[in-house]
Amino acid sequence: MFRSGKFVAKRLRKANDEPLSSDQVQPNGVDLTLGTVYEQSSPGRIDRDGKTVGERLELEPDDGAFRLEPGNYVAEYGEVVRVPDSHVGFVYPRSSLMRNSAMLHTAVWDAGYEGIGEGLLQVGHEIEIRRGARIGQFVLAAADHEGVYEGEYQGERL
Ligand SMILES: O=c1ccn([C@H]2C[C@H](O)[C@@H](COP(=O)(O)OP(=O)(O)OP(=O)(O)O)O2)c(=O)[nH]1
Repeated sequence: MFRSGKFVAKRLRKANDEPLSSDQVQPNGVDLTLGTVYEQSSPGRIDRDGKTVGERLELEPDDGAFRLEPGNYVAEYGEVVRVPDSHVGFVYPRSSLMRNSAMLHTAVWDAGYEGIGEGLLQVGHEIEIRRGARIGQFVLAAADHEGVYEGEYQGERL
């Protein structure tokens, strides 16, 4: 069962400590905003027993907005997410992003994770996205699990 936006809102806070804005809280989840955009600049590596994330360049917004050419980017969210026990999280793109030929991809947000996470932002047509603009929606579903997330991304950017 997916939780309500009101439930999710209690597990999220802005990275800059401002309160969540009321337009972020949706019926079924909470909209995540764009914090920072990175472009990967060196290869990553996925081994059988480990992984390395490639180097990346942080893009500078122009007058507060990122003007992105078609390509793949890493979006850092503007919120701290905490996934409570007995839940799992996912992110869906804001439909207006998708309608503008861009897509936000998610992996699984594990129970116990807390941090400022990131997503893959795929841009199919030039787009302008303002820092702080809502780009996707975080949802929480009730889930069984054994153990909680204790990997290297735990507490990232906190
Ligand atoms: O789109 C996503 C999905 C997940 N996460 C966060 C929450 C999640 O709990 C954590 C780790 O995700 P995952 O377990 O998929 O990463 P991994 O590559 O398997 O890392 P580890 O080896 O630490 O488990 O990253 C994100 O920031 N973005």
